[in-house]
Amino acid sequence: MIALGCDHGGYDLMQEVIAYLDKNGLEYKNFGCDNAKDAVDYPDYAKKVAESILSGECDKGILICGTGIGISITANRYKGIRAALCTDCFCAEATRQHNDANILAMGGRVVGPGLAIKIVDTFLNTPFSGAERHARRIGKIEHE
Ligand SMILES: O=C(CO)[C@H](O)[C@H](O)COP(=O)(O)O
Repeated sequence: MIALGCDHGGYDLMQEVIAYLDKNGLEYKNFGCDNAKDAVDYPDYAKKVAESILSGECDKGILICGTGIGISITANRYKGIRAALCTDCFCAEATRQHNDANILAMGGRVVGPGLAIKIVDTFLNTPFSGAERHARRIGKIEHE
């Protein structure tokens, strides 16, 4: 189950992501927001998505705000969350392989829909490498 959250700056791009998930039969839980017109606060949506992952309800998350910065900063304040702000497929692949990132963050005012969907596809379909050095480093993130 994939947790989705966005603010008004990420709403339009999130609709593209939802269309991709529907097309590919992927299950998700959408925590909002509900439209691009009403300004909302991105920390509220980062919190909902982070907590859904930490509770085990969802395995991964996708967060989108205008830049992807505020929403990823917020998500990373939750212990056990590794949110990666990605603007390209190389980073989306590397953050899964190396960091075992559990949230993909993007900027709705930064990346276009075509690239964003390739980033999502890469993120969701790339496994953690399992390499000892990467696991050791992730352990240091989580315990220090
Ligand atoms: O990118 C963001 C946070 O990092 C927000 O989407 C952005 O700050 C919203 O700005 P505004 O309220 O002016 O639309």
